[in-house]
Amino acid sequence: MRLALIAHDEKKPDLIDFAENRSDDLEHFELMATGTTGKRLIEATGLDIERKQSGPLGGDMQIGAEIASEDCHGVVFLRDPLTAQPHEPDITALLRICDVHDVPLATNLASADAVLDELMDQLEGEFDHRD
Ligand SMILES: O=C(CO)COP(=O)(O)O
Repeated sequence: MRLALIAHDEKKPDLIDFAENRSDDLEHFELMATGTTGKRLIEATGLDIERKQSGPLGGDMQIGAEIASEDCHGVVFLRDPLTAQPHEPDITALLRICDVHDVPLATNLASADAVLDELMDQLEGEFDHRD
């Protein structure tokens, strides 16, 4: 199961805290991230994360393409609601494609825990099913 992790600059510390707290769970996923988020997460946690382009250079669109191909099964995207982003259209497109494909999307820390819990349940269900 593949999970995308993304955060705007003001929210990167929160995402790093989340990834540190939940690293035992996150290890069970194939992780991808936008460029700078991925770099910061790898440095902080040592998790294995596929890095896309930085968000403003197309990283959100690359993750959107994974979702459109049904190759990404959950997204944690800690957006900064107080700062305008130059690539706002890409951000809107990413949120939209999550809705098109019914992919679980968390945009704040409280829902990030809820989405990860749900995906862990699904993973465990798949594992039990194989037994
Ligand atoms: O801008 C982003 C998401 O819209 C995140 O990009 P970075 O991870 O490269 O900072």
